[in-house]
Amino acid sequence: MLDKIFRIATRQSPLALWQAQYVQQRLMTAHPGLRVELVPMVTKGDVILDTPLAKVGGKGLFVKELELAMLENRADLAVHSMKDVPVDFPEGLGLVTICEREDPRDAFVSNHYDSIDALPQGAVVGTSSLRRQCQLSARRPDLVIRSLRGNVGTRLGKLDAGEYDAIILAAAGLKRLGLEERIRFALPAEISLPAVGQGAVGIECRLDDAELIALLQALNDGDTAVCVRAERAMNTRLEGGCQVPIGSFAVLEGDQLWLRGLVGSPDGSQMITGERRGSRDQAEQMGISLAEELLENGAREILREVYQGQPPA
Ligand SMILES: NCc1[nH]cc(CCC(=O)O)c1CC(=O)O
Repeated sequence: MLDKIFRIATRQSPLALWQAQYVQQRLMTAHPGLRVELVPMVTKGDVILDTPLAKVGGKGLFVKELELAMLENRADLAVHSMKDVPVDFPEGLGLVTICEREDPRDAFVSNHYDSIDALPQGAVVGTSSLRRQCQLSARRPDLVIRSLRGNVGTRLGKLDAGEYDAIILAAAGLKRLGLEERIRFALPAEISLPAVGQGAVGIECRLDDAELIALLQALNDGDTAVCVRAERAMNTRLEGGCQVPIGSFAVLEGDQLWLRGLVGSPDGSQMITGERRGSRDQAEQMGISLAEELLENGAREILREVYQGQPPA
């Protein structure tokens, strides 16, 4: 085992590299003597930067190349932001480990204003997330939402260049990159319900690689895994793989799981919300039943409009 090298396929953005190095370090700490190296790669999502993600094929763009590398045995594992991982996996691959969650909240970042409410009338806010746009506009219909793509550093650079009065980013990404001081206000879930899996890092590998799967168990965080399972079950029941304004966020209170869900229209004029509380071994069922309640309460029509004729079953 010790002469074998485990290869982590990774994107080359600073955040992706941070996450891959984090898993590399944790694996080597948990298993002294283990050899783990990074295999940096370029994905379509890194190349196409000028078009809103929803228009070019969604989140899967960031993971396809990494998955191909594992299937072709050019790499053994991939580290993902759980937020970017589509609901299903290619034959032979699967998610085997979920690490402890970082701050799951959205962060308000601005050089001039302390909060959403402090923004002047008609202020320009940068985000390309329909979920963030929906919740911002619901609270402040006067705000002008402008597209914002690129990695975390690029986005902060555009804010600093004066293109926006404020931008919204995941708190987790900023904290991991040592940029926590840029967070002016961490938005509570009541103001901006996070995306499914936000703040959590997951590890994908070949399902027949029993040796690696066993080694990875040391990195698994059971509580985070339960929360993300509930969130993803809700998303799976709602989604068809496209990008839509969906929030899904679970926390554990002792052994009680609390899951909140949101489906909204991109302009914030409609927002369907719901919640479930239950035991942690009901995570999946809670996600599915919350999704069905949201669909019945109007989410079906909203999603139908966004998908343009491809409603969930
Ligand atoms: N969509 C890109 C993406 N994927 C994961 C994170 C942040 C880290 C995380 O949520 O784990 C980000 C940046 C952002 O949304 O600001």
